[in-house]
Amino acid sequence: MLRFSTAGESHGESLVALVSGLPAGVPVSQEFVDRELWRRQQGYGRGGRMRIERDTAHILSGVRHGKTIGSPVAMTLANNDWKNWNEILPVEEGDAEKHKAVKSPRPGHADLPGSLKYDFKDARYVLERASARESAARVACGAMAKSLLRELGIFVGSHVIRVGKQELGRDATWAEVAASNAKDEVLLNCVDPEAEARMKSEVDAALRTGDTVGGVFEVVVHGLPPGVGTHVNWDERLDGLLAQAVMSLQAVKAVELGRGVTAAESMGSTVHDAISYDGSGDGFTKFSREKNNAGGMEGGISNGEDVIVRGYLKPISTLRRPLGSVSFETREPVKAAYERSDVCVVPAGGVAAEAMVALTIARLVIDKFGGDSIRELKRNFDGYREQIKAY
Ligand SMILES: Cc1cc2nc3c(=O)[nH]c(=O)nc-3n(C[C@H](O)[C@H](O)[C@H](O)COP(=O)(O)O)c2cc1C
Ligand SMILES: C=C(O[C@@H]1CC(C(=O)O)=C[C@@H](OP(=O)(O)O)[C@H]1O)C(=O)O
Repeated sequence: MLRFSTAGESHGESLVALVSGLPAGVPVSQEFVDRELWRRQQGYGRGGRMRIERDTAHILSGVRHGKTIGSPVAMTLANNDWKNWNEILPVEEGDAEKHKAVKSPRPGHADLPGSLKYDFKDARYVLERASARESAARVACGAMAKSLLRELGIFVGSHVIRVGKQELGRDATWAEVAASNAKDEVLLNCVDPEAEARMKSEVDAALRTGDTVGGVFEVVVHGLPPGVGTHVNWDERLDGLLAQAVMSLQAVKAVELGRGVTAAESMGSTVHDAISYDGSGDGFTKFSREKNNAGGMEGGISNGEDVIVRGYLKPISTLRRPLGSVSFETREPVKAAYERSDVCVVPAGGVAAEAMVALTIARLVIDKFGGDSIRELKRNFDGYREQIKAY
């Protein structure tokens, strides 16, 4: 079974990423892992921290001569900003300023509920782990999952379809998404330059006014055969697992699969993807669909169309013009804490969600096809593909 976990605080020494359950023989390239990490750092509207960090994964185990060996892959990702922090003394014994204590909780962040829950008088102890810095470690894990999926011809990408009130307003093809993800300069990772310019103006407005802005990213899985995930148990459904995986990302507040949201206001005849059987095409089976409103899954099972997962990000909660809060010390009204912050993270959120989707799909693929080596897994995978092609 594919499992992964992360450890580390935002301004601690390092993030730690651990992936176990990968078969042996999966080619792993340092360049690819670091490229994924770089992609997560991009996007117009990111804050000063991204000028300090240059994320790279130090692979400690599980890979030899560029291939997995079946044992857990452990990685560390250093935080460059760590050296600027003094984490040694508890704040009560040190200087609150020097320790960057946070005593006026930010509405929308984990500060207040986390401080109440863990009995801290300084929200710093909470926000260090709540921070989306952690998503860098998920991306390192996701790069391992993507390396496996690539061997089977399955690819995962993302693009931005909304920033604030500005939207792409049309479907993108897989080729457009892949081309956008291959770019060496990222503005907002939108496939259409005109829509991207409109989105940029939303970020500019937030920058000007000391505000923040959210949006929607879309993750696309291309090349997944029908039959991954199952209807037979609630916790093995592909749709449920994808929703949990993407919802678990910091600031994601809604997840949509295919046309899930607008389907609720439409008639069935316009929503469902009519089936035909033409025997042609280069699909997985001889069945085909004209459209993909289902987002590549029905009954919690992949159906061979591209899997489409959208994540809705709320605006960042740390505001340069902060909202009202209450001081932990005096209980008087104060402005919420502000030091620095991202203003828009929709492209980065999309890259982190790619990792979560890739890990989810890789787990189900390994469950279905098994195998301790990539050769064994591929053989099982190819045999199944032949079977469904001949159906
Ligand atoms: C890539 C990324 C970067 C983020 N950067 C910030 C940030 O700079 N400031 C901030 O307040 N929140 C930021 N967030 C969001 C917070 O981490 C998140 O709102 C917080 O942990 C509370 O969790 P919740 O929004 O899921 O409830 C970021 C989220 C993502 C995905
Ligand atoms: C460090 C990252 O994002 C951070 C996520 C984050 C938060 O509250 O989520 C707050 C900010 O941290 P800092 O206060 O150090 O600038 C972001 O920069 C990253 O994405 O790698």
